[in-house]
Amino acid sequence: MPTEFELCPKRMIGGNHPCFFIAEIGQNHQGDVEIAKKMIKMAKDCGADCAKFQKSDLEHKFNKRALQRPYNSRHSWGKTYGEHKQHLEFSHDQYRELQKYAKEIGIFFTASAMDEASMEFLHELDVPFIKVASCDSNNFPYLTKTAKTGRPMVVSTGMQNFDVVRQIYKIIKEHNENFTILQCTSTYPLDLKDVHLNVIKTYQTEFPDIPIGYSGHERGINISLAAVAMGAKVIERHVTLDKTWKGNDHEASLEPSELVELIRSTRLIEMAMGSPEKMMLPSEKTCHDKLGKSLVAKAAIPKGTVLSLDMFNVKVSEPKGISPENMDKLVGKKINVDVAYDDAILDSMIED
Ligand SMILES: CC(=O)N[C@H](C=O)[C@@H](O)[C@H](O)[C@H](O)COP(=O)(O)O
Ligand SMILES: C=C(OP(=O)(O)O)C(=O)O
Repeated sequence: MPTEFELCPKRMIGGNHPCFFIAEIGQNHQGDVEIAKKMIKMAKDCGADCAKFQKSDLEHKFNKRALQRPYNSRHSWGKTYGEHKQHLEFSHDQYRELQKYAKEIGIFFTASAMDEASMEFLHELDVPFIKVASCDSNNFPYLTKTAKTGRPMVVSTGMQNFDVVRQIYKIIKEHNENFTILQCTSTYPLDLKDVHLNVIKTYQTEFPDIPIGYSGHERGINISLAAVAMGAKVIERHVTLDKTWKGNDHEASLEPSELVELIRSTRLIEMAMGSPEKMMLPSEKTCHDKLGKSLVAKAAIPKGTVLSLDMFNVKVSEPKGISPENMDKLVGKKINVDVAYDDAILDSMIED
């Protein structure tokens, strides 16, 4: 059962592989292909693994009345929600153009498939993996079809409860081994009290055979770094060229300097995570030589004495003697030399 898999060609995730960064461009391109390209380049320059968009087929994602509802928001690009979303939607040709550009500059390219038609388009486009946005993770027929394509999947779980997440896992697992589930809260921007990083632990315990990740909508990078320290293997964050731009997501997005710092600090954390095994390390020898404690004689111990606990002090000694954790093992053993008060007790002084 894999806890790691190949999410993109030659890029494994999970296990001890570096955390995978999805730069969620989403709709922060303002509906402009040139801005979208600048953002792909920015994601690449900042060290992200993948530039991601959101692909919708509006007639498939929304019903008529949802498209016709007025969208009176300072973030709106049209009078109705449909007009607004249409402004932010790239055509199939534009997707091909962006995919080509991402390939030229060397960054993985994909999108969230916001409905079945978009999923089929992305499958045809041969994206490395399909992102399932939170709003589709309880759309089980869509989930089954997506899983059956055999493409790796990254599945967000905002707006869901744990019972649904268990079903998500089961449904995908039946058809596809290569998926990761992300903890996510769908609030923009996300308040710290609603982050619930501990859900990452719940997922790790409940789904030990898949990598777990985090998709964040909070401000700044600290929470995502904490997710990394908890073992998140995929981090998705919205990115922007300017947080003050019009649009629902810019405020909770990372500007380039933050994305760079997030990735840089993640690599440091990954290095520092190290091994779960506790041992004294070679690098600790200097400190141990200088300050590690030993057993010393509390009073002079004549040769032939049978040792008992009341005969020992624990001090930094010269030379270094027997380690204090071995004190109990000496009880009942004989000393084979005269030991002066305050002298270190050495292994060679103890009778076999
Ligand atoms: C749940 C979901 O799809 N969330 C997405 C991903 O995080 C968001 O980018 C939304 O598309 C965005 O916030 C919608 O904003 P508006 O409603 O102004 O187009
Ligand atoms: C909504 C999306 O993601 P999330 O649910 O992870 O925020 C998305 O990928 O479009």
